[in-house]
Amino acid sequence: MSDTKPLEQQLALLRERFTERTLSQLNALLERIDTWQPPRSPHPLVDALGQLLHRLAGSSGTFGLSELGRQAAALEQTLKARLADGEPDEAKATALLDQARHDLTTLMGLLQPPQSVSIPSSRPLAGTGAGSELLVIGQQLGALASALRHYGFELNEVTDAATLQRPDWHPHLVVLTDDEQLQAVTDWNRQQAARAACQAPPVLCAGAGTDFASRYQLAELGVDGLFTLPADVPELVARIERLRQERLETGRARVLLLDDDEELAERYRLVLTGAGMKVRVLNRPEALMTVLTEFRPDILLMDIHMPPWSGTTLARMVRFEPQWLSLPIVYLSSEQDRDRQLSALAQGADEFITKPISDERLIRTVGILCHRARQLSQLLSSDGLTGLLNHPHIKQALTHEHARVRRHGHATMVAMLDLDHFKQVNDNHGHTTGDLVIRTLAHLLKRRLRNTDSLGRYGGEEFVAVLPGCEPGQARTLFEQLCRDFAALDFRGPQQAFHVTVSVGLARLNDFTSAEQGLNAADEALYEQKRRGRNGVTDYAELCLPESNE
Ligand SMILES: Nc1nc2c(ncn2[C@@H]2O[C@H](COP(=O)(O)OP(=O)(O)OP(=O)(O)O)[C@@H](O)[C@H]2O)c(=O)[nH]1
Repeated sequence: MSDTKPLEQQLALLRERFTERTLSQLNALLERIDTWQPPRSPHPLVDALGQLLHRLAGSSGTFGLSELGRQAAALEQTLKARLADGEPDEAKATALLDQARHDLTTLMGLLQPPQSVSIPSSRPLAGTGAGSELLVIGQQLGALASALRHYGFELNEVTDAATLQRPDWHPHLVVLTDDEQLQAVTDWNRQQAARAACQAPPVLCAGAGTDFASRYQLAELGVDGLFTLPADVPELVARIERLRQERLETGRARVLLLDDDEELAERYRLVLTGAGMKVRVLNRPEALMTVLTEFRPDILLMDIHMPPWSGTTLARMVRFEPQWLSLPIVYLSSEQDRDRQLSALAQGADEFITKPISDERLIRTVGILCHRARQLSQLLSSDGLTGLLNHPHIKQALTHEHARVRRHGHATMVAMLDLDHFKQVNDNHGHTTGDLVIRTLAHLLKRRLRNTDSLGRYGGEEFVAVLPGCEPGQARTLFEQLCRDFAALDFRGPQQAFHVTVSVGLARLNDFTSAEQGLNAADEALYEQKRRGRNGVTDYAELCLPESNE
């Protein structure tokens, strides 16, 4: 809340700057028209008029001057129509500029101080703050709650929805409940979210009927997902992870905005930043390629008309680089003509946002596009079975991290993990059960590592983790605990229950001149751990100790 005031003030200041600049541009143009005389060419004046009308058509509405924007758009169309049948002769140019003098004076009259426009405040997301992540409500869900605790989830557990009427509610990531309590739980969830001014956390319901009528009824109650009891815990954990990921991503959208209209770009920046997005603004395109590489946006929002540059040519230029082939490029333009929009899109962009756009629509549109872009890039970089980074992408992350370590020198560990006697798991319990073991280790790892760590499936039952800002001792403690917790998990095969263990090799990335060497060292440490009896952690540094120390 305390942020709203400065934001409102900044927006008001921008509106003032916009009004002042527009007023002085209108005055300057009127003065040039007044002093124009044949036989001087009218073209520079007509061009300047077209450009000013275009700018006002696209930006005035955003600053609360909708009527000015509408009239400027209509005048721009009329001007285009009048110029459509060739260059004006002297008589036509005089008439055209006479008309322009009149039109510009009308526009000036519409430059009233705008009424205050309030910016939609971004609603905090449930489950991204401190506190437990899961709320489990229901008498039949005790076993499920303890299984979820094994995966490292923090949870609140209550048996009866009636006990929820306490004031200490805080937004959870997900609410799990059974169908008996459902109505009470969904009502309570919505009320509390409204009171805390945050989005209601999703509700997953257990033990519900699977026929069409019961499913429809549950959807009516606002349920976000179903699962049957006894629950397939790894499956449910994967679902919760997906929900968490979606929520985190909304707040992490990265937007690069290229617009030569400084006030408008600044306004968009404030609006999108206010909604939790990271925004970088460029008013000129010369640094575009450098900023793309440095900032790595999820989308590029770009004005089309930025004399002397054209957004469509810039879009084509960006696509020269294979790494930006899949970057969504979105034009922000006041162009209303659908045919012209489509031919602009054919030059290499993906979407068209027509200016003026309301703050709410801007936030929603950009949010949706970023989300879609992230889903796509995640699909390209992730391993199908576990959702972790796939082989090429975890290697890329490792190389990237090694380069950062070289620059900044922060302690960074690389870990290689391999499931023990995994061939026997497949042989004894089947490949499907084997897959479930692999997914379970992946989920446990995801739970234990930080958001800034990188985690990938390196091969069949092999994983690699890169942990920036982590000392060897911390990594050892983390993975030793992981080995213990994983070994304690009960797996159920078609015939019998069983346990699986995992071995881990560690190496300090700072000690190696290349990422490859660091990974090889972690691999050597892993195989030493296999020789030592598996189920535990070996650090490569131990292998380098002088003989006399052993
Ligand atoms: N279920 C399943 N099994 C896989 C997958 N990828 C690899 N495997 C199996 O993983 C097993 C790996 O076996 P080995 O490399 O001999 O090693 P291990 O049995 O784990 O023995 P140690 O590593 O020495 O403890 C092989 O049987 C592979 O078929 C997969 O995606 N799913």
